[in-house]
Amino acid sequence: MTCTETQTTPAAPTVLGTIAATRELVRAARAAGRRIALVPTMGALHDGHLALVARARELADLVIVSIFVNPLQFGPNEDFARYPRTLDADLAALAGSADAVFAPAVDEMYPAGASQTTVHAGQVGELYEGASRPGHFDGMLTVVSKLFNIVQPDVALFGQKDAQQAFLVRQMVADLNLPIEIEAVRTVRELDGLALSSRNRYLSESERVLALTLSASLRAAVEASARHENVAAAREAALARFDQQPDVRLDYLVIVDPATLLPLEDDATGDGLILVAARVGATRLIDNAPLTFSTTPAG
Ligand SMILES: Nc1ncnc2c1ncn2[C@@H]1O[C@H](COP(=O)(O)OP(=O)(O)OP(=O)(O)O)[C@@H](O)[C@H]1O
Ligand SMILES: CC(C)(CO)[C@@H](O)C(=O)[O-]
Ligand code: BAL
Repeated sequence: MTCTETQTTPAAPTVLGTIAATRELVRAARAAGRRIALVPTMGALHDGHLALVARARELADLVIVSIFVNPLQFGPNEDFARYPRTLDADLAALAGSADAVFAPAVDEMYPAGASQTTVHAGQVGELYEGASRPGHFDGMLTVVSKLFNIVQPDVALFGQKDAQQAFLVRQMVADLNLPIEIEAVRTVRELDGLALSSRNRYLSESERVLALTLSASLRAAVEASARHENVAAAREAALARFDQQPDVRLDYLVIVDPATLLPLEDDATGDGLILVAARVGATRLIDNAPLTFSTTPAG
């Protein structure tokens, strides 16, 4: 008897281009009592996205990844047209981890053109990313609501890299009583600290080095807070990294209360979150890190 080694190729996810086909898959899964997870993305997948998918696998029986570059969340001078669209590579990356990919065309999601009915992100939606990208969070929450209604997942996963987005999705789910658990997954980074982001592929080699200013500034603030320095000192430590790199154009740098996303007072104690956005060449990047402020040295 001969022994043949069988090589198993990971199963490619089912590709769904229409809302009807997605609803059909979801209906069958529900009928079989399966728990459904949704991972919303804009594609150009990297290991950060795959960490969300891996976590989804732990939480659900059916993992659906959506890939849709949502025009509603891009401003007129932003990168909607040039945003990377890499569906074949994305499907290969998801083989063996996602069960299905919902990748609709724009007119499948918005058959009548821009949606007349939209979700408004409220006060926090006007700050930071919302101040720099007016309308961005209304567009993001509108498409996320549509995806939630199409897939009706038990759980949806978002990256902590987009901390304000994750906050606003949780706020929407609470405000509108949506029966969906939201799970935030910590930021996946390169070894040198750069947060993985689809937009990193816009960076030249020298810009990639400059982009490290964002994570370095976060580290400086975290280290200051670990030395029991206050919010103002941690912010100064982070800002100093940008002073040393005039080629990196700071958009905002703020230390907020993670429970409200509003700026922390200079003498606040407890948990904080430092949020930063900056431009390197033509590329706009964001990052954030948790930190804790205490008045007494740890024993
Ligand atoms: N480095 C990362 N670690 C963990 N999650 C991430 C990371 N980068 C993105 N995500 C999450 O993946 C989801 C889809 O994000 P998206 O497709 O916009 O990718 P992105 O890398 O954030 O792209 P962009 O460069 O446009 O910001 C979001 O919930 C986002 O927070
Ligand atoms: C959540 C999302 C897929 C909505 O378009 C997008 O904002 C993103 O990729 O973070
Ligand atoms: N990653 C958040 C989606 C956006 O930048 O439009």
